[in-house]
Amino acid sequence: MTRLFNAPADFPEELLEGFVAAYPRHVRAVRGGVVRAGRHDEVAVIAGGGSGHYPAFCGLVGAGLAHGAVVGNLFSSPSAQQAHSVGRAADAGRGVIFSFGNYAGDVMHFGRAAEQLSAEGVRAECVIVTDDIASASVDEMDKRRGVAGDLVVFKVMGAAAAEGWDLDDVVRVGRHANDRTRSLGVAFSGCTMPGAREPLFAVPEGMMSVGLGIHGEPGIYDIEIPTADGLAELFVSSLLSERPAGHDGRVAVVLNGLGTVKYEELFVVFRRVHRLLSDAGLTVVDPDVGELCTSLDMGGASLTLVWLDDELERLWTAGANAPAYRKGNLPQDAAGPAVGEAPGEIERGPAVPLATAQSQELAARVHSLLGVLAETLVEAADELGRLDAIAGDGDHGIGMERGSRAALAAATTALHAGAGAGTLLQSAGEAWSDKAGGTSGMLWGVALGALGETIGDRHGPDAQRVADGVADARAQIMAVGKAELGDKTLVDALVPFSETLSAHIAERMPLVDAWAAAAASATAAAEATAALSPRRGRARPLAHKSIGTPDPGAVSLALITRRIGAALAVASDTPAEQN
Ligand SMILES: Nc1ncnc2c1ncn2[C@@H]1O[C@H](COP(=O)(O)OP(=O)(O)O)[C@@H](O)[C@H]1O
Ligand SMILES: O=C(COP(=O)(O)O)[C@@H](O)CO
Repeated sequence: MTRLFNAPADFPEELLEGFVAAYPRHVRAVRGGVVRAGRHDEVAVIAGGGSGHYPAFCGLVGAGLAHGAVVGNLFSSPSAQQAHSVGRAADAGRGVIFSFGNYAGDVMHFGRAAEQLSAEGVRAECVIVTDDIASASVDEMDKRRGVAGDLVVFKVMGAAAAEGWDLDDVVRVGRHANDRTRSLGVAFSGCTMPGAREPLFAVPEGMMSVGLGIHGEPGIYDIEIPTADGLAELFVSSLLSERPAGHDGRVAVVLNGLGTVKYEELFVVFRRVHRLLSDAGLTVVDPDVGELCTSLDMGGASLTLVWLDDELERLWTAGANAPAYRKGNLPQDAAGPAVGEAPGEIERGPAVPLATAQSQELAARVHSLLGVLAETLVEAADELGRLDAIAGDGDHGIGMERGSRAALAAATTALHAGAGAGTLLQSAGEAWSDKAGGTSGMLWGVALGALGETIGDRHGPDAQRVADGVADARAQIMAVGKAELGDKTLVDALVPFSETLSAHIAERMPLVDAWAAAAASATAAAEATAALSPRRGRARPLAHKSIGTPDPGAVSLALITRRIGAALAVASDTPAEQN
C-alpha cells in the first residue's frame, strides 16, 4: 500500500521536489528532471523513464554514473520535451546519450528528443536496455524490456564518460554492456498507485509470479513461493541458460529488491546465488545487493548477471558517487555551476501566428470540442486504467486524463492569444505529449499536430479538410508507432474511423453524419480488438491475458470519437455547422 501522498496526481512532482531538496550536493532541478549539481566536461549520459522505480532514475545521477535523469509520471515514459530539456541542460559540448528501458513510450519520446537535439547541432544517441529474459524469447531480444539491467548499462557508460571517452565509444560500450546483461524477476504481491484502493495486480496468496516486469505487469506463470534457496536456484538456472558464447567466467551480479522485500531476505537469497555461481565455475565481481530498480511497494526481487570482459569489469568496478549508488573511490564533479541551460521553463516561442477571423472562429469551436474530450477522459480514466491493468501497466486512463487536460489548457491559452484553429490544435498536441508522456501521449500529440497542420490558420469549417486532417493523423501515428492493422492497438480503431469518414465526405455527406458513421465503425473495431492477440506495446508479452479484453487505446479512441460526434450533433442545429 502506498500510504503517504497528498493529491495523487501531484505525487511525481512532489517526490522529485523532495529528492532535489534532499540531495543538493548531487543534483539540481531542470525542466523535465535533474542534472548533476557540479560541472563536468564529459559526454552526458542521461538516464530516464517513469517515476516509481527509485533509485532509477534520478537516484543514479552523480559522478561516475549518469549526468542527468528525465523523470516521467508514475510508470509512464517522460515526454520528448522533458528529455530535450534535460539533454540541453546536461550537455557539456560533447554530446548526449539517452539510456532507458525498452518501452514503447520511452523509445518514441527519447528518440524524438535525440532527433531534435541532433537537428540543433547537439550530437545525441539512444542506448536501449533489454535485459529482461522473461519478456521475449532469445530470437526476439530487441523486444525485451529493460529492468534492473538499466543500472549496469548506465554505470558502464557513466564510467566510460568519466574516463573521457567520446560519444561513439560510450555508445558502443553501453550497447555491449546491454548485450552481456540478463535479468529475471519475481513478485509475491502487487504495487499500489498513490490513491488507489486496490493493488495494480494481485498474486494469489502463497504464490509467486515469475517473469514480471517493473510496472505491475502480471507475471508469465505462477508457482508456490519457494524457499530463499529455491528462489536462488530458479534465478540462477534460468539466467545461466542464456550464457553467452565466449564468456570467460567473470560475472557482475545485481540482486535487486523490487519494493518491500527486505535487505535481510535478499542476503539470504544472495548467499545461495553466490554459492551456485561459484559451483558453476564462475567468479562473482563486485556484486550489488539492495534496491536498485523498484516498482513502488511491490513485493518481489530480480537477479541480474553481467558477463564481463576486461573493459566491462574495469568500468563496472570504477568509482561512482550518486545519491543512491556509491562504489570504489568516490569521484566528485568539479565545483561550480552545472553545464547547459539554466533551470526553469523553456520559452514556448513567439506569439501565435496570424490567423484569419474565420479560423479564429473555428478555433473557438475546436476549443469547446477539446473541452468535451477532456471531460470524457476524466470520467473514463478509471475504467481505461482497469482495462490497461489486465495486460498492461494500468496507466492508460491517467495518461489520457493528464494529456487531455493539458491540451485543453494550452488550447485556452492559444485561443486567448488569437490563434487560428490549426495553431490551437498544434499547441494542444504539444501540451498533450509533454504532460502525458507514454505511448498514447506521443501518439495523441502527433495526431493533434497533424490535424492542426492540415486544418491551418486560414480557413473556416471545411469537412474535406477535417477528413484529410484525420487521414494525415492516422498516417503519422502509423509512421511513428509502426503498428499495423491487427496488432491490437488504437490503430485498429483509427483506420476504420478515418476510412469511413473520408468515404462519406467524398460522397458529400454532412460532417455530422459522416462523423457519426465513422465513430460507429471505430466502436465496432475497438470492440473487435478483444479477440486479437497483441503484437505491440506492453501487452504483447502477456498476449494470453489480453485475449477477451479490448485494447485500451482503441477503446479510448472510439469513445472520444463518439463523444465528439454527439457534441457535433448538438451543434449542428446551427445551419453553419452543416458543411
Ligand atoms: N506502436 C504502437 N502504435 C500505436 N498504438 C500503440 C502502440 N503501442 C501501444 N499503442 C497503444 O497505446 C495504448 C497504451 O497507451 P499508454 O497506456 O499510454 O501506453 P504505455 O503505458 O504502454 O506507454 C495501447 O492500448 C495501444 O492502443
Ligand atoms: O513505464 C515506463 C515507460 O513505459 P511507457 O508505458 O511505454 O510509457 C517507465 O516507467 C519505464 O521507463
